[in-house]
Amino acid sequence: KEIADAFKDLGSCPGRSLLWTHPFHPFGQIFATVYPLKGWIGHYFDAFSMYDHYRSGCISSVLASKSRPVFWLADAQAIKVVATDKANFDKDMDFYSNGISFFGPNIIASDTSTWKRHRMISNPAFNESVNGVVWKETAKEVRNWFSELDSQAKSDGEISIHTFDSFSTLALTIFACAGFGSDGATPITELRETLRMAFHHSAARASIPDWVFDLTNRIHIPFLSPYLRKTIGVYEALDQMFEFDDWWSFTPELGQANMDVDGEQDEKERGRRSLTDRELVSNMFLFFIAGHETTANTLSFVCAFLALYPDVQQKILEEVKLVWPNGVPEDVEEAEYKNTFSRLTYTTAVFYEALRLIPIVSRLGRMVLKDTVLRTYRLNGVGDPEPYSVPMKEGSEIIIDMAAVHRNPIYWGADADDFKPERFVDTDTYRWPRDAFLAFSTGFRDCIGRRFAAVEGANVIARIIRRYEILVPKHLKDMPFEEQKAYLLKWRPFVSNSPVYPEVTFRKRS
Ligand code: HEM
Repeated sequence: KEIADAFKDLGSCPGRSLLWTHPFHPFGQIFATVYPLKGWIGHYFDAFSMYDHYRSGCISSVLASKSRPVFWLADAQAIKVVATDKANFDKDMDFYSNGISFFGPNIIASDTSTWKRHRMISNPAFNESVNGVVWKETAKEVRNWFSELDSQAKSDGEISIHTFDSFSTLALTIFACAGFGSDGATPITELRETLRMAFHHSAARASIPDWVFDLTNRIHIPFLSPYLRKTIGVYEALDQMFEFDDWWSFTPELGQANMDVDGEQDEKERGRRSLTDRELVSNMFLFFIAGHETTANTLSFVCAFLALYPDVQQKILEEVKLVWPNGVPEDVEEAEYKNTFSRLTYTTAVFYEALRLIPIVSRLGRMVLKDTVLRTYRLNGVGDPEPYSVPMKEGSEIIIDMAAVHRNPIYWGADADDFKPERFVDTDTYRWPRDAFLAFSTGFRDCIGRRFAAVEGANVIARIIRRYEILVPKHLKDMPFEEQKAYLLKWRPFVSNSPVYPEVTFRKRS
């Protein structure tokens, strides 16, 4: 009966499918490649096709386990309303349980009232002077990476690159230096591996109740006990690693902003809001994950696209040569950021275009707090959007379907599936549709590190292209283009989407 009622609450919104697993539940994410099936609402790789099928910017389902109406949105204007109207919509916090908030509430895993305090504390650190530091540290770390690559180059000058491994180490080191004042000599590899394991164990941590962990600790259950002990061990190891004083000097602003506000006591003494010790540790965990994994995955996809599209590499090279006519400068000062980043328009567009086609976070959830009505559109016979209203009951869920908005031809044109970085370059007669680019989310809970990521990303791409050509890996060379593309762009859905085969070849330019 409850499920039937939930179907009634979908009103006239088309779709009306039954969902057996919540798309953000760890089980939903583990089985995401196989369920929902292709052609069903919620299939991870469908992008815009189900909205096209139902000719609507909003489609609907009912979540069986909670008898909950679920509305999926590929309508950028409706999403803007959902992401900015605090009175009617808030984050679906179930999604952020345990795994990501294991150490306590943090800036991402907190409801709006707690979040405000976290955001207020961290916001000032994401300023233009820190972007200068990001620029400088990126240049330094890329230079060190290139020296390593030179020693690996074969006689033909070609080097096989595991893009995710390379970029995750790079992005983590840059983040540790620019965000937390690491001198770069700290054992980043150990931290990276522990973070990666914590990430992989986060599904187990989030979906298995604490009493099962306790039980398997006391009674040995083959396979399960060792696995769950490892899960706990990984998180404990991280906790120890975040004994900050031993690791970081905390001069830069993000570390400073968070450290300064440590402790409940301080709140009264200083007369301003503060973080508790657990919140502080939890933010460290979150910043480290959010600050490197996303960028590393994006750069991996960028390399895959560039290997497939040498003409795009050529255009980047032309832009980079204008910016650095005498070659990439070896020693970079923070000031270079201001003179250079804004001139890497096309290079930055490549970073965004990769994120448009393969958003690293492709869906986000919002709960409806009060009965409300959302305006969206239907496509009529000739394909023009016609406004209509979808009533939504309190307790319904909205899925902000970034992957679908990014392929919606209303915003991106009939060639929305094609890789064309130019669409992110404004001209006298064209302004790219800001509201329809949601890779960094939107509204008041958008990504705080958006510019940090773009500054780092464009800098890395520009430097790579100035020095190397990016080629498809040797074993793909003789394949037809479509097969190379399917291989290199194959991705795996999880909390952040990652490439299945993160590999390309670099060849040093003569
Ligand atoms: C290409 C790189 C990146 C992508 C695609 C990305 C994407 C996102 C998305 C989609 C959200 C919203 C998540 C949600 O509501 O659950 C988000 C939030 C966040 N991101 Fe990023 N991000 C990137 C880089 C970064 C970097 C470099 C940092 C830190 C330096 C960062 C820190 C954060 C934080 C702290 C939040 C939570 C903000 C809040 O709720 O107030 N991100 N990011």
